[in-house]
Amino acid sequence: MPLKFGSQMKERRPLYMLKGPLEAAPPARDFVGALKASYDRTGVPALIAEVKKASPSRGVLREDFDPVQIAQAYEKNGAACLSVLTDQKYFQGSFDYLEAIRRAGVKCPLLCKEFIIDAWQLYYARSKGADAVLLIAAVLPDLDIKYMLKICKILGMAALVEVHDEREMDRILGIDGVQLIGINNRNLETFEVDIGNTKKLLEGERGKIIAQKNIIVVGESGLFTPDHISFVQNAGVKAVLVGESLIKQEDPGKAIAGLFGKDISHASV
Ligand SMILES: O=C(O)c1ccccc1NCC(=O)[C@H](O)[C@H](O)COP(=O)(O)O
Repeated sequence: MPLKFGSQMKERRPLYMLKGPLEAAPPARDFVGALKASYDRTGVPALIAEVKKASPSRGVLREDFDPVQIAQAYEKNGAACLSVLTDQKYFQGSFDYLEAIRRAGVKCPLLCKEFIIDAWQLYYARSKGADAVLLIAAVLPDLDIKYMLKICKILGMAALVEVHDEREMDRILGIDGVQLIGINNRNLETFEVDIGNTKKLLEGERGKIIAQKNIIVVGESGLFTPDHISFVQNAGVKAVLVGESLIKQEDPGKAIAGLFGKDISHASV
């Protein structure tokens, strides 16, 4: 999948033009803190529920797609944070969705789910209300990740750094300042999904380093049942990122209790 971002967006709004929108944007909220609080309260992985209309592997997931309504339903039913697809080309997402969800008063911190390859996108995401961004190790060299982590820190945003294999995990474990690592169970080239990938990448020395560094691991993709949630929790994740299995249900909010095998909106350990 060749990754591009709409550089015409950057041409239309050069960085100096984002100064006003950045100053006017609502303050960034604590994405990592929300995940930790949810995990401590419920004893199950904190949920990052994904607001996505379509995907390259599955096509359109939901025809009657109302991003604000879906976000509110996720929040009401126990999501700790939300992931909002802003990529238009592959996911039929939009930055307007991110902005609208934030404006509607949804309190869950918001991850801007975009293929970020240019630092300009970090500023734009923040100006639209993002509390966190996705940095994909497969498409970003270490130097870019380090540079972007610094900018995220200045903007008050968290960064979810995504890996898919051991080599990427080892690279990211060698970078200071990483607080959140997402293990994607989906191979971004073949679209094959294997939740065993989460376990594989957390075994042995890597799991120990992650614990020492106090990094929160997010299990991503292909999670459909309470057994899947238990499996990745036993592997060591403290949060999960879930899209398809919720968004395709008639009532995506209520589907959360089905996914966890219990109501997590009021659960406490
Ligand atoms: O979802 C896809 O088909 C996809 C294809 C290629 C690159 C990325 C893709 N998805 C991004 C994601 O990471 C998922 O949306 C997210 O982890 C949730 O996955 P799922 O619960 O399986 O919808």
